[in-house]
Amino acid sequence: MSSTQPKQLPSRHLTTTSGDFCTSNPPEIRKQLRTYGLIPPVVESYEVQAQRCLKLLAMKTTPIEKYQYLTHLRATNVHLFYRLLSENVKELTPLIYTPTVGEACQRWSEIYTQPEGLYLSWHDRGNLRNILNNWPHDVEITVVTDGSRILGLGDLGINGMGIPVGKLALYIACAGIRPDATLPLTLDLGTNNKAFREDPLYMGSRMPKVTAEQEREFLDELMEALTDRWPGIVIQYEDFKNPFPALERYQNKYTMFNDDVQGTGAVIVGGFINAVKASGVPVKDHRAVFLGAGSAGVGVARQIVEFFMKEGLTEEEARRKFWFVDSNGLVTLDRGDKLAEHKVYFARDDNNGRQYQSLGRLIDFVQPTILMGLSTIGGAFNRDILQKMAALNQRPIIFPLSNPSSKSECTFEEAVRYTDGRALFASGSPFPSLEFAGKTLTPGQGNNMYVFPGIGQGAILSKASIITQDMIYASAESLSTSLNKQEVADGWLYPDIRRIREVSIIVARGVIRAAQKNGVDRATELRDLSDEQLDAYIKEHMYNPFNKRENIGDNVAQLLSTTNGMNGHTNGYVNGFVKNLESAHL
Ligand SMILES: NC(=O)C1=CN([C@@H]2O[C@H](COP(=O)(O)OP(=O)(O)OC[C@H]3O[C@@H](n4cnc5c(N)ncnc54)[C@H](OP(=O)(O)O)[C@@H]3O)[C@@H](O)[C@H]2O)C=CC1
Ligand SMILES: CC(=O)C(=O)O
Ligand SMILES: [Mg+2]
Repeated sequence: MSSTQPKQLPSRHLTTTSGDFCTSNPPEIRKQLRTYGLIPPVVESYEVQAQRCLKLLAMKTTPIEKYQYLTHLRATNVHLFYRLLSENVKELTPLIYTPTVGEACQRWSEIYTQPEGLYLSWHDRGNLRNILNNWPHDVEITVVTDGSRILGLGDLGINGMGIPVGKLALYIACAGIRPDATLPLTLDLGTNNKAFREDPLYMGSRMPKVTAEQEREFLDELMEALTDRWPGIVIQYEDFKNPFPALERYQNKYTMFNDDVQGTGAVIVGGFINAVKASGVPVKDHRAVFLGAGSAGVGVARQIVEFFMKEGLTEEEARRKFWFVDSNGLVTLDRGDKLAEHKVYFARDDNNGRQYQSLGRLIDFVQPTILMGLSTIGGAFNRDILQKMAALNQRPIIFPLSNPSSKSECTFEEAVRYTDGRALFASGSPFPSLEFAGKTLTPGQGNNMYVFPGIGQGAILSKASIITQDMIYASAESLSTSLNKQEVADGWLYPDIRRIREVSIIVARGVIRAAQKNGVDRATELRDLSDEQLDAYIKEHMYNPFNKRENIGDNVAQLLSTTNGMNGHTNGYVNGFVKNLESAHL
């Protein structure tokens, strides 16, 4: 394969950036795009198109059918898809993200119809840089997984591609990253999922997962290749079974972060700050039991330690507020097994030789104010556990954070019922509001989707050389301040997801300011902007699927805005017809 840059393909060859077949394009535009005659003759408004889409969606009976329909829509009419998603984020996010994306990944090889991202295999090593040339766009951000821990569903190999695709759809809809600036990336490094290896439809390599050492070598090459192909690219690691070595290895060298460790930590701290206020319990008196001591659990606790320290505790005092339970029970130093390195920091040494296997007994012993679930064990917070928490606390903080919904440690309904509606609650996957004692109670969604779009956009716009811990923490603090008066009055822990674009601006601003403070920003001209000016700058640079010129067509309006200097990205073939269009139609 040659290493020279290939001729760029027209964007419609890739599903993430299609959109030429929009029925709102007037005839002149259709002629320019050479789609005249290929679309029914009527020129439609966005409203009519949206009405049809929502009707079609309602006709699909299962979540996976709805997922497939939305995938098709994104492939054939990208701007319409993103406008629809942005306007119906609460209703559509569960269909393109957790929980439905979990089923989509489990069945990816079965339901596959079209390419949606880039796959890099173990046997491609040595050649990764050349393969990246096949991606025909200028990428600003990639989400990469090796599929080894997809949500709480285990090793799904290359079927994990649904996660980068879903996360990047949220980057686009929630923080306004341009669709064609995103790269869903899945590493095919083998899988330990034996059923998949034996499934004739499975589309990845049929070998066991490579060793940790081999994966490290592969990732070293990948990181070099990505940054050589797209200097400044932001790289988000997602759903790796053991993400800590890569995070440690790359975080001071590349513009990268791990969403499960850092994004989750930040989003939970964001809601936790509000939960602690609402609990009425002083920070020094909180005690937290965590079910699950994996990347997310430890990532969350690490960031809460930082919050506790900002509230005046010493690091030692903060660290000792956590009791972790993993598949072998309470994590202690004298348990007799070799603890994974990431667990040692929180391992207890004050258990007097007792090894707690049961969560209930541990709760009796610790008397926690906080119960977090990042264990992948659906239903683990059963009636008994929830009633214990209610008996111990006026406002117990209960966050069942495992995804998808089937893995949630309890439902919202259970948490409300068994705590008499007193729980301060957030879950990883969405649950519906419910009526209780004459009031409507709305659950918080403690999902990293509240922060990763703003972290990514902040890193892109500030041209950050690395993503520092201060930038991650700033995303949490910014999120905690993003609630409006009504949300605060209603006792919400997180803002309404329908305001996610506004929230992402606040998060991105916090991230940019932290990058400036740390001196890792390369867009230093942004330092002179006031907060209002910075918000306006972020907004101006967000991809906007909302077409104000309704009779013209989403894609053309978007292309016009693209030529107006969106991150300097221009598209030659657009400019010609835009000129004609401006004189003919605008
Ligand atoms: N809400 C959100 O935004 C996010 C949610 N998550 C969710 O968190 C969950 C965990 O993710 P992650 O930490 O990366 O996964 P890991 O596989 O790294 O960790 C899972 C942890 O759960 C423990 N565990 C497994 N079975 C049991 C059991 N029976 N009792 C107690 N503990 C058990 C494991 O124990 P052991 O160490 O002994 O194997 C491990 O410590 C997933 O469901 C994921 O979807 C993740 C990121 C973000
Ligand atoms: C939300 C997420 O990142 C996870 O469940 O892994
Ligand atoms: Mg994840």
